[in-house]
Amino acid sequence: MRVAVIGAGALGCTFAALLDRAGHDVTLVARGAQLEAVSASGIHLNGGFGDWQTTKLVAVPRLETPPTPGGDFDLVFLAVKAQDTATAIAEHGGAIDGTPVIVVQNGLDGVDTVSKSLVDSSCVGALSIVAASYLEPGSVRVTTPATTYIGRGTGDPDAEVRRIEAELGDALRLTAIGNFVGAQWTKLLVNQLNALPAITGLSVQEVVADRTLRLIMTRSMRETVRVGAATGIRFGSIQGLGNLRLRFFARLPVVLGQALPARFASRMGPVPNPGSTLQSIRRGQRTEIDFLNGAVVRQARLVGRRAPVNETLTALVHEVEKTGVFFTPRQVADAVAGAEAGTSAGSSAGSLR
Ligand SMILES: CC(C)(CO)C(=O)C(=O)O
Repeated sequence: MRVAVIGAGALGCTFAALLDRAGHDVTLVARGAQLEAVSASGIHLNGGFGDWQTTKLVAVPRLETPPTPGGDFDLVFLAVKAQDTATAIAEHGGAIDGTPVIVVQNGLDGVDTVSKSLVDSSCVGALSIVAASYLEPGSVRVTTPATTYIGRGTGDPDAEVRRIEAELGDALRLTAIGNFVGAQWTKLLVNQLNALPAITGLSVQEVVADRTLRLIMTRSMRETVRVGAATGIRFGSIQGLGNLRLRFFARLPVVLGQALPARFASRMGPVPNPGSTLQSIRRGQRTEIDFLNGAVVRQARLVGRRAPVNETLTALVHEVEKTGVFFTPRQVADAVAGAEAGTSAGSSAGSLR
């Protein structure tokens, strides 16, 4: 297959390298130092999916619009951060409209946004549990080689989703799932792993090992499930979690609920995973937080509720984005307690230090 991968972050590069290894013709859209390094010597992928130096993969700064719509590729992976979707579509829409697009993205909006913009493409959503870290230009380490779930809508997987699973399932560890819309919410819950590393500078495993931070994470997860339930969503099944288990979790006291973040961290294995949000902070980039914890806050408002834990974590990540200075677990705990007690979280984030 001729495949384009738009987005040369850790996950985009992982997919591109795995597709190259499986013998597909891969064109990766990259920028700056990443473009230079990949053009010179390909992508070096190591870690959980094995060691691979790409051989055929080509890196380009942008995709050219072909004379025939959708003519250059059989499939496109859009693997940009949620906040970069509109820009990526504005830049590459002409080149990819008409070609099936797999949107690999966190948050709730990716597939919808792309489907509305690319009228001639059929779009499939992808939720990846793979944890990968960008090491240096051209080099990525997979710290957790996990499943990527594909699907769309609320029904069972359709024929196209099944076909993609059959063609690329082995190479990329793809699994087709039903109730994709609900699964985006379950992934939003998994992405509660992201904020605290970005706020404290610790890995996901270190955050979960710290009792104070683990309890905060449990609260933010519980709040996410409660908000989802209030919007009427039925959580989709990924990572052995589904609607019933999550509704049960949302009713548990926080001390019992801690088992959930602990389970996520233990499945991640021993190699420290910073998560994608801390990686953005380290690279001085804007994070995806408004589409993770921020999405929970917006969804809560839509049903007339508040989500003070998610609100606080969003505000603290924005503070670290601005200052580059991490918070201590105690400072985070004070901010969350203040917000839950009704003190404004966002406005006090800066004054906590
Ligand atoms: C699953 C997880 C937490 C892997 O790191 C992720 O989706 C992310 O970092 O964005």
